[in-house]
Amino acid sequence: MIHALPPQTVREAERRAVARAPRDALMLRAARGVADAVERLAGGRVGEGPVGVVALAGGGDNGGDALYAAAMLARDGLEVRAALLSDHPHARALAEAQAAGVDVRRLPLPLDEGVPGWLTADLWVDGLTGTGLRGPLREPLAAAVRELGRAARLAGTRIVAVDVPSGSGAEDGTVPGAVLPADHTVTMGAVKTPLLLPPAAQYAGSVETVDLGLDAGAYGEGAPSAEVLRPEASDVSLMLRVPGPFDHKYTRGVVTVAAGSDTYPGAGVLAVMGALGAGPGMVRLESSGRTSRIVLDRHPGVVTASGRSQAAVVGSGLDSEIEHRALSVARRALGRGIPLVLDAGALGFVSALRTDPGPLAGVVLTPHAGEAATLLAELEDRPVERDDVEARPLAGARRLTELTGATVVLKGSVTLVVGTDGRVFSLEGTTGWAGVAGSGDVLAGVMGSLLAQRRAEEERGGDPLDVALTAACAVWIHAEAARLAAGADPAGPAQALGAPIQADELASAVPAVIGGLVRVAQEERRTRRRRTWAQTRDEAPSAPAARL
Ligand SMILES: NC(=O)C1=CN([C@@H]2O[C@H](COP(=O)(O)OP(=O)(O)OC[C@H]3O[C@@H](n4cnc5c(N)ncnc54)[C@H](O)[C@@H]3O)[C@@H](O)[C@H]2O)[C@@H](O)CC1
Ligand SMILES: Nc1ncnc2c1ncn2[C@@H]1O[C@H](COP(=O)(O)OP(=O)(O)O)[C@@H](O)[C@H]1O
Ligand SMILES: [K+]
Repeated sequence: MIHALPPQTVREAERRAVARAPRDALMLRAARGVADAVERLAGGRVGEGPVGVVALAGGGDNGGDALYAAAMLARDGLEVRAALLSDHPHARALAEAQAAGVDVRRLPLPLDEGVPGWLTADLWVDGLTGTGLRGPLREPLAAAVRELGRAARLAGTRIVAVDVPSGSGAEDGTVPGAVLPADHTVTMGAVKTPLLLPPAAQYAGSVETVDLGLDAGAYGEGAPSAEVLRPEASDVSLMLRVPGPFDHKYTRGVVTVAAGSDTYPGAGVLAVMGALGAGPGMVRLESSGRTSRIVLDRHPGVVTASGRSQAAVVGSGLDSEIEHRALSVARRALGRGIPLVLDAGALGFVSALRTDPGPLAGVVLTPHAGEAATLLAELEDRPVERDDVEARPLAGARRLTELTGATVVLKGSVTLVVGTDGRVFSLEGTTGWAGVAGSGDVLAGVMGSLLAQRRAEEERGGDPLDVALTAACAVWIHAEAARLAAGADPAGPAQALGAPIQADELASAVPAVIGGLVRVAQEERRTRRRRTWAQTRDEAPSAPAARL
């Protein structure tokens, strides 16, 4: 699990560590991390002509990191230039870059003539501003950053951001002005919240952390309440279990899907495919005749009679004919206290369900920004636009959780999950190809299926169901399935960009993702076992052991 902390918290820990370390020692470690990332990303192109790298340096320590990294890259044999965008760059780092043979030039602002040709390169290192940014980028830097962003996009230049993409850095992920979008961010000491929170996270690309040896205690008390969590493959893997000799379909979990209608049968098919792919014991479908026929044609194992289940998904593709039945499926789930995913059209049930007795504690709402705006407007009786939610998604998701008492999954290229206990999970989309009609229906199915499986596990005496974490893991699986189906690996050295996919192809890739994860789980359990073994090896023999 990645734990992201507020930038100020990391900055304070950094300041204490800098005071204890030799001069520029931390900065040199930071720079090495940046240089390594650049070399890794540039690697795929070696042999196709010189790899050109330009370091963009501002006037603070972020620029110092970039200039030291430029020096290291030059000494490693790359062709490196540095552009100074400030009158007072970090003096020692600048001297080191010059001594290493970096071609250092001033870049006078404003960029009246546009971006000069000598900046054309395979890669830029963005060291304009880091955690020292205060407020929105001021002119003339703001305009320059917009110009640079445009030029990089046109030329296909990849950008590696130092610490945070310049112009971003607000703790809540809001973006006050111009930002230089990065393909990859090398962050120092610990992941900072804006790297995981949209919209800022949408500018960060993939994120890696350079260990600066800041000990966890250095972050001070109270940090966890402000932290943002990002599950990794190993965390997701532990949600899954390979069925064993004592399993049967009911122990594996049964999920009811109430989606699709005669008008929109496809949504029901896709939600069922997502649910089946995630590996429950059974999927029940409660939908229109047309939807049921199409589903049964493709998936004869689906059961179209109502009955016991451990979770329900209600939502996508409802029409007025089926709406009443879908609402009663939702009410039944609430009455039985099983987890319930309300997706798409069923988000309109929230107001009705809120007036029912009992909290919506086991409910997961899965709006995209537009649906979240509609729901907020309805619940608060005030105008809320999609843009408002997109500008401050964390605030929007938190507000929805407060208002409803449900877990909220706010979908987008970065998806936020806010739990009823206040935990915030951030899941990064793997490929833009995932944003296709029906993709959300597949996600709802995967989520309901995973919730049913975890609920079944709880009923067997396993770990208690963690609704928010389970929902977050479903988002992870969905994103990974999209990546697999599209053949995309945009963050990889070979930069596989993938190809268009349809929602049913995404759903068809889910079983392979699950299969990969159960192997990861085996590995993860082995690692944890061995860590515990090693930790306990040096303990003094305890009384029970001595008796043995
Ligand atoms: N001190 C150290 O030894 C270390 C520092 N680190 C780096 O240092 C960075 C923080 O450095 P600083 O505190 O010097 O600050 P930054 O370098 O992040 O930013 C300060 C610079 O940005 C300018 N600036 C601030 N707000 C602005 C605005 N609104 N519009 C335009 N310009 C603005 C300032 O004038 C100054 O030139 C981190 O992000 C990290 O990259 C890390 O390398 C870890 C070690
Ligand atoms: N640019 C993107 N990058 C990655 N994932 C995306 C992107 N855009 C959308 N997604 C994902 O695709 C899904 C779209 O869901 P939704 O908007 O409900 O679509 P639909 O209603 O058509 O099924 C969500 O899971 C969302 O997170
Ligand atoms: K930066």
